[in-house]
Amino acid sequence: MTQAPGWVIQAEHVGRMMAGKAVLQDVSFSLARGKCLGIMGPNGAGKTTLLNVLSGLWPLSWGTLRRFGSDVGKSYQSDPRIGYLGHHSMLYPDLTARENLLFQARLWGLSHPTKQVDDVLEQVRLSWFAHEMVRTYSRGMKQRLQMARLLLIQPELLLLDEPYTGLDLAGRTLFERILTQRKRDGAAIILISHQMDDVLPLADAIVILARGQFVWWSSVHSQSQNDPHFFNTYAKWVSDEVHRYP
Ligand SMILES: Nc1ncnc2c1ncn2[C@@H]1O[C@H](COP(=O)(O)OP(=O)(O)OP(=O)(O)O)[C@@H](O)[C@H]1O
Repeated sequence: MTQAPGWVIQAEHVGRMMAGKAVLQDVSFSLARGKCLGIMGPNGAGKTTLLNVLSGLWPLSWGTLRRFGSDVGKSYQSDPRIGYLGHHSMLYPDLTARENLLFQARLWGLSHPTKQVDDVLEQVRLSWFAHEMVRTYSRGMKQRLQMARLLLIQPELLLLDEPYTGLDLAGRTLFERILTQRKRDGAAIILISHQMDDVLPLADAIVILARGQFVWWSSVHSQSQNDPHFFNTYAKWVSDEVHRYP
């Protein structure tokens, strides 16, 4: 499936205050369809905050943010074209995996909920556990179920906060394959991770976010897994953050 070219995200000088602190200071970037931006950075840098703002979960405090070409302004705005896989699962623990997805599918008004749910459960290799309560699920199984939930709506923008957390090797390979296919289908992806190995296979560009702004930016073409310059820059920012605290 080919998509018309276009920007999915255009952020200009975006900032966000949290409890009186400028957690995001000045973030500017654009992301086109079919492209992936990898974001790395030390703990507390503002990565999750940025995804919360981009998703519409939290309003921005200043700057301009356009999603799919429209200015989102400074109010809360969710968008069904956005899929967010974050630290908090949006799953109901006392429903089975299948019930969770069927509930979502009906809420979103999908045309063939039963078939679509069974298909995505198969895609993430959870069919065998489909009728078990989510509260009995392991961390990796919940992560797979979250991915299944995203696949149900085939979002045009995927916001992924450490998506490989808790996955076994097979799960990780599976996620990478699914995300590569979503990219080919024209979805834009923002992927946060602390591991270079997570980011490199998918990303077209990598940034380091530190103290609420991008302090390093590079296209992946000029990177390699062994690029000492990138590693040194990343290690420097992480260690600088560690040394800020006694
Ligand atoms: N609800 C909140 N209220 C007040 N401060 C917050 C809130 N959420 C986040 N912060 C602060 O914002 C800063 C950035 O947090 P954020 O979770 O975005 O960092 P991060 O880069 O994702 O970190 P990590 O790598 O540890 O996941 C931190 O200093 C954090 O204390």
